[in-house]
Amino acid sequence: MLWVDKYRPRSLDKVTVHEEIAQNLKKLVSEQDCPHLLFYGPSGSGKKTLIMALLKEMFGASAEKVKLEQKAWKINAGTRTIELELTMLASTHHVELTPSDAGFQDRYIVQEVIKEMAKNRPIDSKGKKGFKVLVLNEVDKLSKEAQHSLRRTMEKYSASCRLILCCNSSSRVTEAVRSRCLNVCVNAPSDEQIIKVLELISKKESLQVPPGFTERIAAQSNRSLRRAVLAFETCRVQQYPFTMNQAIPPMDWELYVSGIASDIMKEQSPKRLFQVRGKIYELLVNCIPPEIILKKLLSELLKKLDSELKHEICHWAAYYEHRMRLGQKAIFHIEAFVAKFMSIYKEFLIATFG
Ligand SMILES: Nc1ncnc2c1ncn2[C@@H]1O[C@H](COP(=O)(O)OP(=O)(O)OP(=O)(O)O)[C@@H](O)[C@H]1O
Repeated sequence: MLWVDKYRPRSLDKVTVHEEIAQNLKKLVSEQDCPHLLFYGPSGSGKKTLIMALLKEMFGASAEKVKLEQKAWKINAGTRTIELELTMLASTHHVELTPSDAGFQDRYIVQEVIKEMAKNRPIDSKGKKGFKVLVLNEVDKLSKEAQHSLRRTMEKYSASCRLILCCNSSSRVTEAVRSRCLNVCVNAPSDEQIIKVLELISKKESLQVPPGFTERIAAQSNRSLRRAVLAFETCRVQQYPFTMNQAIPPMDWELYVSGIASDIMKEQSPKRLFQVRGKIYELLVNCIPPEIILKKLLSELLKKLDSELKHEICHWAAYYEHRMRLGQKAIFHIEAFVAKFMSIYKEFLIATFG
């Protein structure tokens, strides 16, 4: 088991980084009136860890016994029938899914699938009607229509079902949904908190860590706990005993993006653009989120770019990022950004060197 899973705190009492949030969640559960919740915060900050611990607090160890289900749905949408297949994680008390996986058909998932699950109200051991919890990931990626449907579902089935929504940015969740939830902001952990987690892991693994080593990992982690723990484990695999100046390896996909940036800087032509498209596809099929690819690509290009062009390139990156959010196929927009970059850069080179 990877350390990120092995050392993920399993209960609210053991959560070390967001202790205050954990204690507040505990109070919420003990008061028996848990509202809908919206967890938001950057990637790797610990949202899912808190949600899993909360479910355990609500339903005990059985919340951890989940099975992966691949379910096919037939939804009657007036004149036609829509067939959708969705992967979900389910225990007897909760179901977790990512409705935005259904792409532009996400509103059908929200309208039908969630409605159906919310209707199947569980009965607890004392014969009282309980509630089912639906954990919805990446709600900020849902279309506006899907978010409106979500609002209606929340109101209609609030007695039988509680929603736990999880996302990176709450500003992309409509006000109507946000205002119906208790908002829980999960901030990125500080370097000191990351260092504490790494020290805890090294203690449990009985590792000898040279001074300053965990500090360096924390500094390179971009305040992401997941990244820090993964980097720590990679170092352990690459070389142990650790040495004072042992390099902290960057993520593979980051090296790959850095290679793409070098390719773009070396040649600006349709042929190169075609090659770059293939590489971006490679990243997308390996589940690297398109916004992260664009962000990283921009930062790599900026490192190599003349300061005169930086402002313009940032403007275009923001432009295509916005378009990417409105559209469906991320590859089009990333490729359009690369093409735009190539044209601006080539023009600049011709104007400067002739
Ligand atoms: N309180 C904590 N104490 C120790 N380690 C933690 C804590 N919270 C999270 N972690 C570690 O950080 C990793 C990432 O956390 P988690 O999956 O909860 O992040 P997330 O915010 O849901 O990320 P994403 O948005 O990318 O899914 C976990 O696998 C776990 O190892």
